[in-house]
Amino acid sequence: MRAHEAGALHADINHRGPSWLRTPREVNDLVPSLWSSTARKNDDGALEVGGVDLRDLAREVGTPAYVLDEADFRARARAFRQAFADYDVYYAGKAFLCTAVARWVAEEGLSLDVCSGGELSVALRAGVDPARIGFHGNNKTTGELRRAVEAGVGRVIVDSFHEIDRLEALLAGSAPRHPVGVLVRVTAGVEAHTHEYIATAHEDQKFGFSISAGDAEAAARRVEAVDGLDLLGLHSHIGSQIFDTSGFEVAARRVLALQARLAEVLGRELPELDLGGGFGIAYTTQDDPAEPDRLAQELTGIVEHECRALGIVVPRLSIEPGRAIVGPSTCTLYEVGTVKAVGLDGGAVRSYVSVDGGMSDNIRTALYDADYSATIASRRSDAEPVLGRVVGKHCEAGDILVKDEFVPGDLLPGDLLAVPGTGAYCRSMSSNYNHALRPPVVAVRDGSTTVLVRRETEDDLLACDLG
Ligand SMILES: Cc1ncc(COP(=O)(O)O)c(C=O)c1O
Ligand SMILES: N[C@@H](CCCC[NH3+])C(=O)O
Repeated sequence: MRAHEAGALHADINHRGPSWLRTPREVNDLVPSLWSSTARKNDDGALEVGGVDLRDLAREVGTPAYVLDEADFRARARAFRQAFADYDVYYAGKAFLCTAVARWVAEEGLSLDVCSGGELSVALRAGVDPARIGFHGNNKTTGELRRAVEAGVGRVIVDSFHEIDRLEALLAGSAPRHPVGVLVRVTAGVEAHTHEYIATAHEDQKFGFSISAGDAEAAARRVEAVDGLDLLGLHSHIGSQIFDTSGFEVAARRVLALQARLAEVLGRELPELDLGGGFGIAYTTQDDPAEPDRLAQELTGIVEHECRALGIVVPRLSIEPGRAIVGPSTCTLYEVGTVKAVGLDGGAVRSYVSVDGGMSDNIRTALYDADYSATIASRRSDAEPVLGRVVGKHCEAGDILVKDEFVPGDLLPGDLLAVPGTGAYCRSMSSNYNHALRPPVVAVRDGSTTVLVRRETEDDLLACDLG
C-alpha cells in the first residue's frame, strides 16, 4: 500500500474529518517536536534517551516502562520558571508525581499544586516547603483539609460552600499558627477548545463557583468572614491541552471583573490571581504548542490590559502547568507480542500490533480519543511501512494506544516500540485492569538509569486481597 492510499484509507476509517498521520518515510526517524530533547536514533536505529540505549534499559528493567528524560523535565520546568519570572509557577502534580519529581520541581524553583491527600503526602515526604504547596480538589475530606492545614500549606483552593464550612469547623477546633491562605476557584463560563472531559470553565460541570450565577462572589464574601482564613484571591482553570489563548482572555476578563467588584464589596483589592494550567503539547505533528516565553507575554498582556481598563492593580499572578512540563519528557517503552494483519473494506489491510501494556498504562486514547505516535525502538527497518494500530493486551476492544501509525512491515514479536509524550496523565491515571502490574518510571540522564518508581509485583496486588 502506498502512502497516499493509506492516508485516504485512514480518512475513510475515521469518519471524524481530517486526521493526522505521519508519512511512511518517518518510520525510522524521530519527529523532534514529539520527543524529549535528548531522544535520538543511534547507528543501529535503536532509540536512545538521556544517553541510554533503550534496548539496554529494556534488558535491565523490563517492559513496559515509562522512560523519563530528567534533563528534559528540568529544562521545561526552568523554561516556565524563567519565562514567568514575575509569577509563581505551580507544577501540577496530577500530571505525574513521585518524590524525586517533587524534589526536581523544588530544585528548579517551582511551587507544587496537589489535589489529594495522596499527592500531599508525596510532596511532604519529598521535603517540599509546605508554604509552596497549593491544595486543590472539589471534594476535599475533613481529614485531607486537616492534614493540609496542620502541614501549613500556602493555599487551599476552595471549590464549594461545604468545603468552606468544613474549614471553618476545623479552624474553630484548633487555631493554626498562621491564617490559612485561600483562593476561590471560579468558573468563568468559557467553552475551551479541547475534549469536553478536560474542559473545566463552562458552567455545566463540577468544578468551581459560577461567576455569572453570583456564587463566586458569595463564596469570596463567605471566606472573608471566616476567622483564620485569609482570602488571597481567585483561581480560574479553563481546561487542559489548550493551544489558543483566546479562552484565557475571555476567562481573565470575567475573573478580573469579579476581582474589581470584590475590591468594592470587601474594601480591599485581593492580592493574587491564579490562571491555572492547561497549556497544550504536541502529540502529533498537527499540534503546535506555544513556547513558555510567548505564553507569558500573552497572558501578562491580557491581564495588564484588563486591570488597566478596570482601574485595579495587577495582582500577583500564578499558573499551574502540568502536562507542558512532564508530558514531552517521557516515552513508554513496550515489547511487541503479536502482529496481526486485518483486512478492511476495500481490500486494505491494517496491521494490529499488540504490545505488553495497554489502556492500564495509558487510558488517554480510550478516554479522550487522544492521538499518539510510535516508533520502532530496537533496530532500523528497511521494510515497506504499513498502516498499523498499536493495541494493548487487555480484554477490551477499545484497548488502543496509538490509533493510526505507519509501522515497519517486518515488525515481529520481540521488537521494541516506543510511544512519546506519555509523561502526563498516563502513569498518574494508570490502573490494575485485568490485574496488570503498573510499569516502573525510570529516569535516564547522562547515560545512566535510575528507577524512580519500581514496577508493581503480583505480591503488591495480592497484598490487598484479604481472601
Ligand atoms: C486546577 C488545575 N490546575 C492545573 C491543571 C494542570 O493542567 P495541565 O496539565 O493541562 O497543565 C489542572 C488539570 O487540568 C487543573 O485542574
Ligand atoms: N487527565 C486529563 C487532563 C485533565 C486533568 C486535570 N484537570 C488528560 O489526560 O488530558
